[in-house]
Amino acid sequence: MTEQTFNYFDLPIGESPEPTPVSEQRRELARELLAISEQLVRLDADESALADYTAQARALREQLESHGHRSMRDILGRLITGQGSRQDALDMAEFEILSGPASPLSPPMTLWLDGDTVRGSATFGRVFMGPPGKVHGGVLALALDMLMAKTQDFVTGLGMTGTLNIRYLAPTPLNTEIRFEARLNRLEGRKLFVEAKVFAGDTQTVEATGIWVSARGDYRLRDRFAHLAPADQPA
Ligand SMILES: CCCCCCCCCC(=O)SCCNC(=O)CCNC(=O)[C@H](O)C(C)(C)COP(=O)(O)OP(=O)(O)OC[C@H]1O[C@@H](n2cnc3c(N)ncnc32)[C@H](O)[C@@H]1OP(=O)(O)O
Repeated sequence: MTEQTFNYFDLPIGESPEPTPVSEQRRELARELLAISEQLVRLDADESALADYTAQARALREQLESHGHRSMRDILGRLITGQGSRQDALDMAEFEILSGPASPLSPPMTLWLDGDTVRGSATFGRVFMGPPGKVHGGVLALALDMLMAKTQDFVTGLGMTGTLNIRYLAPTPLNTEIRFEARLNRLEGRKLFVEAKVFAGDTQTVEATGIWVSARGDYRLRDRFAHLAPADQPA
């Protein structure tokens, strides 16, 4: 059977392909590291116990350093020509901050398309705290950036966040499932106008609008999302 190949410009934003055995293990390692970070917050251990943990952590880091890293330049080179392997595609997606399941900096937040809406879900632990018991506003801004960028799955073209406006309506609780949704408002040349909401239970805690700017060329709706064009704006 021939191996599936992956093209950078067709990779869904914030979603990973089916994990390889290596990726499964990377994810487990990341979950352990995040769990360790959660334990460290206000850990009530004495100085000698902490010194022991530090030595163990240093030994683990030194072991990890002996492996090196897969080259981003080579991975991108293969993906941009449509010759990326599944591991290459995984390497691009699974270390994203907040959404990448192999990143210890991720709850992880899951992102998916639901018809014309981008949806997200995450439960933030104490390492993501801002006000006591609540999620840090900057973390929510990052989560919204990841979520809203995924509206680029509706279009051809890929760009960076140009503008992000956020209004915090109510505190967002830790250790609670938080739901996110984003919709594409309109396209205007190289600009994509996006809006988003954050919910804790039935309470909307954040609203946001943003503009993404395509790196090259105008954004165009992909054929299967042509219905997203307003009546007065051709796809
Ligand atoms: C391509 C790689 C994709 C990678 C995806 C991963 C991204 C992960 C999420 C991020 O962390 S993104 C990082 C945070 N964002 C940045 O660092 C962006 C920094 N800003 C820039 O690099 C440039 O300012 C930018 C590319 C956004 C625009 O520069 P350009 O020189 O290409 O645009 P230009 O000035 O020609 O303007 C093109 C249009 O966009 C508009 N525009 C420019 N900057 C804007 C802005 N910041 N916000 C809103 N609109 C903006 C501008 O008015 C104009 O509109 P009109 O065509 O109607 O005249």
